[in-house]
Amino acid sequence: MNIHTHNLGFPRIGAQRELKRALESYWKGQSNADQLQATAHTIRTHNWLLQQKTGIDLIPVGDFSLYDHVLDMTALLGAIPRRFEHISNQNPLDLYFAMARGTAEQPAMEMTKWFNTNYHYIVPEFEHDTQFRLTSERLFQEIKEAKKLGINAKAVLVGPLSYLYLGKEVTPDLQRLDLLPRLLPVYREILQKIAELGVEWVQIDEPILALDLEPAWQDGFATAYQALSDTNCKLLLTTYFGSVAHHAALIEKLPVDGLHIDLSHAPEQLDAFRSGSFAKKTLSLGHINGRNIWRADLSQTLAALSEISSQLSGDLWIAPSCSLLHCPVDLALETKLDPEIKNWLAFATQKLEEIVTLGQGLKSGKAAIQEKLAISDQASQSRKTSSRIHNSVVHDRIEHLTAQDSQRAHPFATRKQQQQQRFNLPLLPATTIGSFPQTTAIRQARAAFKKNELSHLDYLSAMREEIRDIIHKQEEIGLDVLVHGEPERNDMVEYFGEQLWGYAFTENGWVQSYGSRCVKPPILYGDVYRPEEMTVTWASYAQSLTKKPVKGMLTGPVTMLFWSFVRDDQPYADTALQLALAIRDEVVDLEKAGIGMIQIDEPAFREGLPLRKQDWQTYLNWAVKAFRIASSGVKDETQIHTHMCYSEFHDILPAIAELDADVITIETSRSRMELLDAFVKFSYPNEIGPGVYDIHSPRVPDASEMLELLQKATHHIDVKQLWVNPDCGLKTRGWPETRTALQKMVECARLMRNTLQS
Ligand SMILES: CN1c2c(nc(N)[nH]c2=O)NC[C@@H]1CNc1ccc(C(=O)N[C@@H](CCC(=O)N[C@@H](CCC(=O)N[C@@H](CCC(=O)O)C(=O)O)C(=O)O)C(=O)O)cc1
Ligand SMILES: N[C@@H](CCS)C(=O)O
Ligand SMILES: [Zn+2]
Repeated sequence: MNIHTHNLGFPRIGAQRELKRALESYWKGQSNADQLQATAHTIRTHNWLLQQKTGIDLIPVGDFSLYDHVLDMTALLGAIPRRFEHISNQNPLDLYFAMARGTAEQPAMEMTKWFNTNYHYIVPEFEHDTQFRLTSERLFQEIKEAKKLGINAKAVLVGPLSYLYLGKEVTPDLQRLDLLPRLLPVYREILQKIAELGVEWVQIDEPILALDLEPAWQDGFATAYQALSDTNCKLLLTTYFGSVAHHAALIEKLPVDGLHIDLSHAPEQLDAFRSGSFAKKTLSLGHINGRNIWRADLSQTLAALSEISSQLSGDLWIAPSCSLLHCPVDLALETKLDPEIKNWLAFATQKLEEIVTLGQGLKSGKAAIQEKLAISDQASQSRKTSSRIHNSVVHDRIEHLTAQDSQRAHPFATRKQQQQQRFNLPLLPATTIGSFPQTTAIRQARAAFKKNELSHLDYLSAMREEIRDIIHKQEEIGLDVLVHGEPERNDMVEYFGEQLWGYAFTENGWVQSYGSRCVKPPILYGDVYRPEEMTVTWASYAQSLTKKPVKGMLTGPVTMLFWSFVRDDQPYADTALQLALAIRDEVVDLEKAGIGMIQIDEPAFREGLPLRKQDWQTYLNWAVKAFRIASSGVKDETQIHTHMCYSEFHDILPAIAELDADVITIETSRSRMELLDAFVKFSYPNEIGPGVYDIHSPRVPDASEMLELLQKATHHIDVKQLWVNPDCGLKTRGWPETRTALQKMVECARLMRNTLQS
């Protein structure tokens, strides 16, 4: 038996977010394509050489992307939507970014969540006459680049079934699976070209195998992999994010050379494969968690690997559970982290080292890695016993929670009356979701404050000035319910993480969210406790500037959990309860300070759903409970809002209703209010603000477009239940387009109001 180490993908933003800066400079016209490609080349080279130097045997090539790896597949397969074809004869980079970001004439292709991660991919668009043909040399060039550097390359591709599944039909009566016969010849061509370049292995990612799949999609696997079985490449069928054991019978029969499974998220699935066909071929085991930042317990993992290795007659590969794309690049860049906590962590660079160490241990025995095992044992022990992790006050509170703590005093109908009396809002009240443009001036002020170049007082004054200005602008625009605009927040999750006990935060722990946009998830390592108010001063200041209601703005417990790097030493449900209590205290303090409307954002509520339906209800039970605990500590007359975007929640509406928020604002404009059908079918009782314009693009929609959406909404939902708002926050937008769009939105709300009242 051979033992090899390999990696499934490395972060591509660069250790200092070099790609982000290069992209944004290119988009602004401040640099040219050669300069952008030079930065990309430098990052790729650095990543490959780092992996080689660390001792990884097989190194991924094709995992790099200028924007998104699914969009790269679209470009490679020539699946350019017809609406972009008119620019297909231009510079390929311009076409690529037009699809990703839209143009003045064409909205961008849709972007959605990559499974249950906080990464977003560009959704392929399929038409009846979509033709596939090899149209990009990018992958082959990168293979040549890597080979030139002496890299032992393994090519990476999104597999044909996952590619089709993750796309959407844009013409009626098309079943995208029917495109498979047209797609496979191009995959064959790609594999043949890869083989001609002297690459032996191709990592073919089929993450959809972790989902429940209809029989037709299951059959598609057999067809596809049969067609790809004689291309001179060895195929490593690669799965991640969950168990694929429920498809074991199907997978076992596929004519591929190896299988990768995620043993970090689903260790139990090993039993389904330990004595099957891959035990005689190649089995790649992903014990090292590619989505979290905790250091592995190497002794435990080595023991698990040794146990399975004795049963295999084929090759054993050691890998991260999934691509390291979801991890920050290098822990060594963190200079301010508390040393005790830092010692519990491993970022992508350190995870490579763990993989190599495990490989050495398995090949040469424990003694060969004794020192590293001792360090890892010590770190595991320290994390298990540290006094920083446990807080008895938090535990006591959780123990004393009662059913009443997750219940508002009266049902919605009663609350609605009291709230109507208190706020006396017009029909179709117009509001926004919370953030206003995070201008360069705001970000620079914060960066200067963090570097001690701006005093705390000056920073606070600058942010107060921003809030004053934002309130003034909203009054001018004529919105009915205002927000403070969130200028003081670096991010809706990190900002709260920085203020809660049990959280640590990094200087440079960036992870790609989409395109050039990154997030820096805070690290939730211990019991969560709120030592003091977090937003009350800002909210009160904003409210003091206007007679209109200003919504207090918080991030909900479920989103705090999923967008943080969460502790893995207790169930998520327990951590969610702790977060819920911290947020509840903030909600109560906001109410005490006279804030009458409080929004608790839960955009990650849907993304937290387990991949398989059989596990949904357990999740929904604790997630709903956490939200209700966070929101139920207030009087009837206090209006609780929530907001969700990036969400397809047709199938979880009962749970959304159970949240019992007085108002929910949702993203609906890109789906042209389709989502409202579900609210109608379910007879959703509370108030709803369906987004009337997409905030992901600088394009300002015509008033007629918004009006049409609004009319559609009034046809679906009782007008007394409806609010008017954009799809999501406006932090990524500029002021000119924000002002114009909101003016039009308010105009539409007024027009509709007048029509309805006349
Ligand atoms: C709603 N979304 C969010 C998700 N996850 C989150 N954790 N937060 C979210 O808001 N997931 C789903 C979506 C994803 N959408 C977005 C949208 C926008 C961004 C984004 O704009 N990211 C920023 C970084 C934000 C941030 O943390 N800013 C900090 C530091 C800023 C910085 O880099 N400063 C510079 C210096 C200042 C300058 O010159 O501009 C520096 O340090 O070098 C801050 O404001 O203080 C991004 O730029 O990528 C992400 C997800
Ligand atoms: N209040 C946040 C929600 C984003 S999902 C914002 O407006 O940016
Ligand atoms: Zn949102």
